[in-house]
Amino acid sequence: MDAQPGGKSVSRIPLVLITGFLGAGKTTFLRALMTALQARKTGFSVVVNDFENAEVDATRLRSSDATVTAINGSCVCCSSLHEFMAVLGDIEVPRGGVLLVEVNGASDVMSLIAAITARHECRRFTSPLQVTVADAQRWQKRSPQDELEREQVQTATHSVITHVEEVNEERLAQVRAAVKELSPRAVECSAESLADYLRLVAATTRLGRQDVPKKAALLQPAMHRHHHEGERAFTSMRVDLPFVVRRADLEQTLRELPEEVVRVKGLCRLAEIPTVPLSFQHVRPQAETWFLPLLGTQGIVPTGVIIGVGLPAGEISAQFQRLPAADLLPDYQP
Ligand SMILES: Nc1nc2c(ncn2[C@@H]2O[C@H](COP(=O)(O)OP(=O)(O)OP(=O)(O)O)[C@@H](O)[C@H]2O)c(=O)[nH]1
Repeated sequence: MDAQPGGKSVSRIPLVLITGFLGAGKTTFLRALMTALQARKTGFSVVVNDFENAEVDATRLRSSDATVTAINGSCVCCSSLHEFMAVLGDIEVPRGGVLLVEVNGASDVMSLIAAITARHECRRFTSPLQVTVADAQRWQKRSPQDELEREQVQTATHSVITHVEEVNEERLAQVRAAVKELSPRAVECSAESLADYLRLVAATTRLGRQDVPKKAALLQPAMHRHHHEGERAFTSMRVDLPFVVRRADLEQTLRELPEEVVRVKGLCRLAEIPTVPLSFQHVRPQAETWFLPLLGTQGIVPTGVIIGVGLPAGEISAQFQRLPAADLLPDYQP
């Protein structure tokens, strides 16, 4: 629940992204999750984006009572982003319910999370929870797309391993260990345990409570630093930046962010070249920051979108509040 100007407050709708490589078992898991939520009387709506198959998937899923919306365009992280945002802006979700989104298996999940976190249309949702579905048999045998498959796991709050009956115990242990290494805070879950967690998150969000209750903590990603206990599992947060900053100050703030941060994307103006708005990306573990000029763009709102799991939101906000604003050159007119 967030305070609004004038003292009003709004509750946010939990948003779940179901991700994983092509054919990993996302739709199968989504169907099991829908059944498990129905059994718990937790309402939901569904969005599917699966190349040309979206309508096929949607038709299969519509046998339930839920609203199922198909996005047919190629990919919600790029060419269909606009349509996806419009759907997120309009879709009706039952009161006290959740929104489930099956993301196309070729998506750049981090870009999608960054877009959801930054966009106005998504303010009525929580920062996403991300379930990653990994096929134990085919995991990392997808060259040249192994890197994309690994990246889809990095920001996961929950993981599901499929096709377990097709592999031996040694292979299964290897895949589990690889997923854990890429996303140490993700909790391996079943449709049933995730539905239990979502029911609690939806209930607390509806009641406007800030913290997930103790029972849900058992299903939360493990937080290995004491003061992070109780931080939610969500994958991202947004911060405002000063209108102009010095490059060295911004880079230092980014480097000093906590280890839960996987990537930061944003828009800024640097004191060194204040006339050219820039987009920036900070990538871990290299801790490198790249800046790209946004030519032909003037009116940016300097913002950072922080991506990671179990982000200590208070600590991160405080770090950005300490980032000094730089003076504009006296003759500069924004
Ligand atoms: N043996 C086995 N088959 C599975 C499992 N999960 C899914 N499948 C099958 O794998 C095929 C693909 O599953 P889907 O759930 O459609 O996978 P998807 O990730 O949604 O696929 P795309 O939408 O094409 O990316 C289907 O035939 C499923 O029945 C599993 O755990 N074990």
